[in-house]
Amino acid sequence: MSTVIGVQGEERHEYTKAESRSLRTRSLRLLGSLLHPVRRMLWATLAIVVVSTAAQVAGPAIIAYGIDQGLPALLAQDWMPVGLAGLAYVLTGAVGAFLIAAYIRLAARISQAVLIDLRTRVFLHTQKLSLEFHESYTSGRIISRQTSDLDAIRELLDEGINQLIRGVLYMVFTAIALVWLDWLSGLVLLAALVPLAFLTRWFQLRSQAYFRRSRVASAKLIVQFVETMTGIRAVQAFRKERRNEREFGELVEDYRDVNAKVLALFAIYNPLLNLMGYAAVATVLLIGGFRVVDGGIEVGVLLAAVLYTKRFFDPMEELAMFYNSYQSAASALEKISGVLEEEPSVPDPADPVDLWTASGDVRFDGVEFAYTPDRVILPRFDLDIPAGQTIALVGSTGAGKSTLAKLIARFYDPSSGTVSLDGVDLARLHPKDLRRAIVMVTQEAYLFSGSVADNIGLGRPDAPFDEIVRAAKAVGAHEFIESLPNGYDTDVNKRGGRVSAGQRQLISFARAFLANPAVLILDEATSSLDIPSERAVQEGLQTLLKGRTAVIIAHRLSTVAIADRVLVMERGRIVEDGSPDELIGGGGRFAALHSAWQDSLV
Ligand SMILES: Nc1ncnc2c1ncn2[C@@H]1O[C@H](COP(=O)(O)OP(=O)(O)OP(=O)(O)O)[C@@H](O)[C@H]1O
Repeated sequence: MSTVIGVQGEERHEYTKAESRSLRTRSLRLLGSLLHPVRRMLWATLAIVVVSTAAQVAGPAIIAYGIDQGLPALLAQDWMPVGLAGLAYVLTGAVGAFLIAAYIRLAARISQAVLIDLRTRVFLHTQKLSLEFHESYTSGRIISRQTSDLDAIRELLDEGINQLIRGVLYMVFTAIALVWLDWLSGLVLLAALVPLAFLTRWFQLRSQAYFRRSRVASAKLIVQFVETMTGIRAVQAFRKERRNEREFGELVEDYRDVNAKVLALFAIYNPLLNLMGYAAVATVLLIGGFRVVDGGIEVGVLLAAVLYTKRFFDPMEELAMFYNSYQSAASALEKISGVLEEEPSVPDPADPVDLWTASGDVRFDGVEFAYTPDRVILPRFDLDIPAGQTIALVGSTGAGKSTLAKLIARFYDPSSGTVSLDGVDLARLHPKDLRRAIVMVTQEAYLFSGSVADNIGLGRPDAPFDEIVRAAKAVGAHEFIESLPNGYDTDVNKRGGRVSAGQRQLISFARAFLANPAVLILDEATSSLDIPSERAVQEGLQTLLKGRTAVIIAHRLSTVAIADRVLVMERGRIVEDGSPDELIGGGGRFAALHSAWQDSLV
């Protein structure tokens, strides 16, 4: 394949030429679209840099004039040339200072505008991407995109570009000024360029590999950190700290090791660079000194030539560094543009069908489903769930219950066939109507940081406070909410640190009750609640289910009792379908499960 699409191949180190080209084009397209809105400021910045650098470079030439023309005139009582030189020198300094101030402000505005634009695009886009993307692209990676990658781009914008443009212009202007002032000294400088170019190229080639390794190592550190912290409960429960410490230690060691190598390279490059600078200055001084004695050039010109030669080497070190910040930013841009290129696998319909009030009739027609083409999870099947029916989905782990539920919520589209609500294919239903009509309550009952009322209010953002309370009362959550320190205003920490698992479920029931969907899908928590909590949750559940179609992934057989119909799934197929009583009496799998459950109660 000659192109890399989206985030695939992101972890690879090598690309074919055609792939590299396609990645570069993609990055440049993104960069172009980011810079387009700020193009006027960019041109203004460039003009400022050209003028300010020219003003800076004029300094030594003015000094040469002051010495060579001004001093003899001064001896003849003529103050004019020295005065002019002094004034011109101060003026160039003032112009330079003023322009640099303008430059810093403009450059900061450009970099801020570009970064905010990019950050927003990445956030909005990843939020829009379907569940399929998020189930395979870990949160550590997405955080890397938003943090270290954006940082690399910020560094390039804030410092790299500045170094490049100013450094290159400075060197070019200095070389021109020197050749113009005294071509022989200019020749010495040009001769010094040859070893300089070799040295810098050597440094770049050696450091490039190290910098790449350093970036990989720091990305791994972030991923490890994020995964540990998001899974901190499991980490502590399974005493994984030691192993994490060891793994983290190895990553840190790797990172330290590669950075030490980079520093070692700098320890060679910088001194050699300095040495070359000194040698060039000494040569210019030596040759120039003889020529001053011979009367070939004047002292002021020699002084200017020495200053120019010395200054010529100043930006070199930064220029060598630019290459690396450029490399980091380029690879960051490649990855970010990959994420931005990903399309939602469950696209919004081009011409959506409106469905104002759904009755809740769900149908699967010839549906087949596979996450990956090589493994069918749900073989072709039909299923009709009439409006208002409560279905309990049971079956062993991995049987495909959640997958079936995700198809109803249209987190995924079927590989073939259609899932429809009131006869409208979900893929054609207006996304707003779909989200209003079908709500899925997941096992973890996620609570966002904010108050309890905010969390319930998510079900219907325009709901007044008394409706929120009504919803909480309906599902039996009101009492415990009232007993919280600030009642409905209590801040629930992320993942509901302050409320128990059962209470969290009740809050999510209240949220769903407020949303009042025609179809409710509920992934029942597997965690065993204590009996009073379980009873409270069961009661809340019954109120919640009234008057709507419900599909419950039932882990507790007590839940099955309140269902109108039970579907038993086995390896992606519905193997039993009937009312709880029918199935218990039928002697099939469900009957076996049920009698095992009853035995466990005795
Ligand atoms: N995102 C995914 N990508 C690929 N395969 C998946 C994905 N999610 C689930 N599967 C596979 O699909 C099959 C059905 O999984 P599913 O989660 O639907 O089972 P389940 O019956 O809900 O199980 P459980 O009761 O354990 O939650 C499993 O074999 C699982 O490995």
